[in-house]
Amino acid sequence: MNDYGKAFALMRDAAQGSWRDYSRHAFVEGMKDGTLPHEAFLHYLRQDYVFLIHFSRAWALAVVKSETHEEMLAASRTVNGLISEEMKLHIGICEAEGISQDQLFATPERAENLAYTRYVLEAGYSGDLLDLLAALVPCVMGYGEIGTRLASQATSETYQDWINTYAGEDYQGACKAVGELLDSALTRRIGADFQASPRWYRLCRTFRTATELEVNFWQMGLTP
Ligand SMILES: Cc1ncc(C[n+]2csc(CCO)c2C)c(N)n1
Repeated sequence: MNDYGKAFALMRDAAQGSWRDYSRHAFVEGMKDGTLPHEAFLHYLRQDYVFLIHFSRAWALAVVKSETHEEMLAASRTVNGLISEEMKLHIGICEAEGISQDQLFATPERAENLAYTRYVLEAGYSGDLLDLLAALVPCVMGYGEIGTRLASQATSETYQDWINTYAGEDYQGACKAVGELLDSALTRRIGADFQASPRWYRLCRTFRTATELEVNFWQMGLTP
């Protein structure tokens, strides 16, 4: 199992079945064995491009909600990685498939997509960095776990580029950095024994809701 820090492991275990539904969704299994229809994958990528726009805004809000230079650095690095790397990956794949950048930008946003990113933004608007991170973390770490598992279990090369992106050293390093940010932000605001705080339950609930919104996002991917 990948090591993305203490708090993430606890939150994931508290999310139980929802985490499993997310990380082993039929969409993911279809990328593993190559049976995912190409049309569904392209539909997912277009929606994901819109998702990343709002997700970048949420990480930019993490800069706003930071209390230390270290926190600002970690959050701003993620904003930069998202805009300069991950969104570029989508633009590149879509262009190769004949979908222009203008078309990509104009993709009508599906309700499942909108619900997820606005939920994350709202967690940040109305709370502090911890509330925001609890909503952001399932997305970051989930793809890290899925990428690693598919890199060792895939039986088809069809979705290898996608798998390699998330299984790769760069992305795995980013997951570790976010895990450290989460642990240190919790310790700074609540104390080393953060699990004993009354806030912990609410943070775990936010994490689980975001995980369930990821499940809905995969499901949307299966229904172009
Ligand atoms: C629905 C959906 N969930 C998660 C990711 C993965 N992801 C989103 S932002 C980011 C970079 C670090 O925050 C990564 C890896 C995605 N692309 N789409």
